[in-house]
Amino acid sequence: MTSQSRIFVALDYADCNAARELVAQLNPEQCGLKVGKELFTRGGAELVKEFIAAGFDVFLDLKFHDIPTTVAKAVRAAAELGVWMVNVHASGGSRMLTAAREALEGLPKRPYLIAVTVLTSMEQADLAEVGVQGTVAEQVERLAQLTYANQLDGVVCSAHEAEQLKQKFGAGFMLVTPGIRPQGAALGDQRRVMTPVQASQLGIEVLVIGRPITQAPDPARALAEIYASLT
Ligand SMILES: O=C(O)c1cc(=O)[nH]c(=O)n1[C@@H]1O[C@H](COP(=O)(O)O)[C@@H](O)[C@H]1O
Repeated sequence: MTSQSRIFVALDYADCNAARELVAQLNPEQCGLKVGKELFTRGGAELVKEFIAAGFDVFLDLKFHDIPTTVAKAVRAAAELGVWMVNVHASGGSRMLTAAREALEGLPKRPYLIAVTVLTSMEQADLAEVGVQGTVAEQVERLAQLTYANQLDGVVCSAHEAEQLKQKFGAGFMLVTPGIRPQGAALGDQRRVMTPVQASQLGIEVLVIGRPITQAPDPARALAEIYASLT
């Protein structure tokens, strides 16, 4: 199939102006923006609002993981910023997931709510270390099942689990995959990686890409080249 995947650029910058500089070269019709823990801690809600005002869909990636009440209130606060998507950790369990979903009920414009399964930086040995038995694929499916049962919109996983999850949960369950690396790009701390071309062929809705774009000599061009490779 041709690509239906949208790219969200992970703006993992230590400096708000560096992030603004890249965003000024991007087209909201072409990509979304992901604001994570580092940039949010630097620039806060005002920076997020600035990107939204410039026309971008913003994925606020703060991966909430706390008691149900706290997560529900944090998700609601994210929604009131006007973000397009917000995430929580599926391992917070059913009550936390349901509280997060319910916190968005009744809003006129509700963000997508997705849950992180197993971080793309983790492999089998990392799971064993934190007491999780079984394979990465099994743990991803277990947490995706929990997310699905609690009626969230989808999950964050690696592209390696996409086929398995699409088969089990169908097209309506959104998949968001970081750990995307063009051929030859440095992996950094990522472990479960796939190229944008391969990932887009799996019907994944959102590809999250950070360093291969933000650390390129010409980030806007790097993004354009990735999109060109998908067509
Ligand atoms: O939720 C996420 O976005 C996320 C989940 C995950 O399992 N792995 C993961 O890398 N991410 C985020 O996706 C981005 C990936 O960035 P790069 O590795 O630079 O492409 C980072 O901002 C991570 O915080």
